[in-house]
Amino acid sequence: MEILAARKISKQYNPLQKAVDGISLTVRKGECVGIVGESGSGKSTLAKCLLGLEKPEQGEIWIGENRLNSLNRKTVRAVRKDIQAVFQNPAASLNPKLKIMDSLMEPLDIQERNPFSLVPRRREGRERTAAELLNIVGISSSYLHRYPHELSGGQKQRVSIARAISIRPSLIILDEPTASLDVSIQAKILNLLKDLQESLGISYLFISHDLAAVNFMGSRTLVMKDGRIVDQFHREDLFAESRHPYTKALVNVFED
Ligand SMILES: Nc1ncnc2c1ncn2[C@@H]1O[C@H](COP(=O)(O)OP(=O)(O)OP(=O)(O)O)[C@@H](O)[C@H]1O
Repeated sequence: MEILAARKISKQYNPLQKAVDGISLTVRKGECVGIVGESGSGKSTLAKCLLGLEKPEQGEIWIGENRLNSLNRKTVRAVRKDIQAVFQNPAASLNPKLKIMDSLMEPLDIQERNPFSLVPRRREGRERTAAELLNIVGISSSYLHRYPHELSGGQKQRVSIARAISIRPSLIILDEPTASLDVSIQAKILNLLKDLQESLGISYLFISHDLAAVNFMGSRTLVMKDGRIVDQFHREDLFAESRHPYTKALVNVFED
């Protein structure tokens, strides 16, 4: 089953060059699709189009059975809840004035205001839910009442991940989720993401300039260059002779 499908989407900021140029992709249930490309290849613009943060001039986006262009705004908002995002800079995604518990619970709190939600309304229920979410990502519940500045970069990214999984989305778009972290922390976060994917059955679209990270995470990798997908392959075919010259160049960087 396809969780997300993009059909020939294009986004242009500059009259001379499309940032995203006719990209099509699909992410199926439980799958991790990787996107790799150098800086400026259009990865973040693609992510923003898929998340509804930018409006592509052309193309269609499907979430499950729903073609977004054909729905009204309220329905699009409801359908989009099934896709969450984790970005590069966790400090920017956590409100510095909110305690960790409140940042963490924001998506669930919004859902709770929905009269059809099953989320517990009692305060103890809320605190317990937040503590469980923190524990899932390997952080002690003693951090619940602290503020973002009291956490390390890796811990903040763990909180962002916990927030993304809190409402049990079908798909998380991860845009350079480890790029702002120390190298020693990057592998831990990738392992956490991989474990969560296996235990929760979530699909990922994992975007990075780092081919090693993308090949570790993704069972299928798309290679982006100048707004287009120039190559795609399954993990085991990374070193195949038939790879596009651009992919081979990325492999050489990664082997140096
Ligand atoms: N808001 C914007 N306004 C104008 N041009 C933009 C905007 N966002 C991106 N671009 C341009 O679109 C192209 C693709 O940028 P994008 O950020 O999507 O690439 P990227 O692969 O994510 O690179 P990076 O990893 O450096 O963010 C670049 O030429 C960039 O300058």
